[in-house]
Amino acid sequence: MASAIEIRGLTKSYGDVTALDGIDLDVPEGSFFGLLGPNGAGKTTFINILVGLVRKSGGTASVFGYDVEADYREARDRIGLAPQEFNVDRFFPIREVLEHKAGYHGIPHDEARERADDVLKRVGIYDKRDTRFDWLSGGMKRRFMLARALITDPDLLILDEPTAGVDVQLRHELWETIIDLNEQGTTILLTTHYIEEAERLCDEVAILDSGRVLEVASPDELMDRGTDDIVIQLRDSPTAVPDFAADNDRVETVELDGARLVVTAQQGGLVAPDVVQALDRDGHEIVDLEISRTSLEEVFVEMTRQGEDRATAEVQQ
Ligand SMILES: Nc1ncnc2c1ncn2[C@@H]1O[C@H](COP(=O)(O)OP(=O)(O)OP(=O)(O)O)[C@@H](O)[C@H]1O
Repeated sequence: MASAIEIRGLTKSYGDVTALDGIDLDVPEGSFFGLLGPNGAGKTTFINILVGLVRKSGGTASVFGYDVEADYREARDRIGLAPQEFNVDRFFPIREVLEHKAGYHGIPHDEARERADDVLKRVGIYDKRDTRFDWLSGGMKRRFMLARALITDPDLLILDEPTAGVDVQLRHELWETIIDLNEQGTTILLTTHYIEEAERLCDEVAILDSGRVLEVASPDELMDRGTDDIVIQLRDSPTAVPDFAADNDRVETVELDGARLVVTAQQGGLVAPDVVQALDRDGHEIVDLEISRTSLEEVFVEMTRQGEDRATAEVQQ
């Protein structure tokens, strides 16, 4: 599949600070791609390079085959950006703000009005079209940021923390709008601190830490790397249970506390049937069984913590 974003050896330094330390990344066309990383990982720098707000120090970055610096105009016209900050002209009615934005991208006035109305309806704030940005509620402001990103009908939509500080209801509404866009073919690059958001929406995520890409994988693949707890409630309180770990490489620990048995294993869903069979063979009756999967959040925290350890070790060398 062609790449919407192709990055090779991308670096960026601000004085002594290395914000991006040689990044290679391909975001496939049509995908819903997440960029996750702790504060200061380099996500905003990465996005700002794509949209021409920051000049890279080295390497290459292209969007739909256009170099973000040499072919700035062609690359930029394909991107819609909803940034974290509300960098909006506050003194004009929001419909006018959208018309100006469209005009800046070369869209004729009549069409600009039509598009403005269309995107305002799409994000559900058309009835606020004559209101100034300042007078919108926090949630409406977030909706407006999405509308503004959509006004040029972009092939690549970049969403930097699109649901920061919005309530659960609106978060779900925004998700629906974004999923809809992706289903219609728009490539989405999403940064978020809500890991659940990435888990729900993204086909693939890149974990960025200290300016490096630690991993690119689907949320499911990442979660499979963590361990799951198989929690079993037994009718009796045995003094011993079968040695599950000896029979199955995926099993890491077994804890028995009265009638409660916890088997910690990789891919718990695959291990649970063997555990149940072994218990059954030994004559133990199971009252309840529950598998609690590792969350993407736990895997993420673990990976970025290892990144910190590596960085500390490098500094000490
Ligand atoms: N204009 C700048 N001048 C100097 N240093 C900067 C500048 N912009 C970013 N940095 C530094 O570059 C590093 C990466 O910052 P960046 O904002 O890209 O991270 P981030 O992943 O977007 O973080 P957050 O999740 O907090 O938004 C940080 O160490 C930051 O302090």
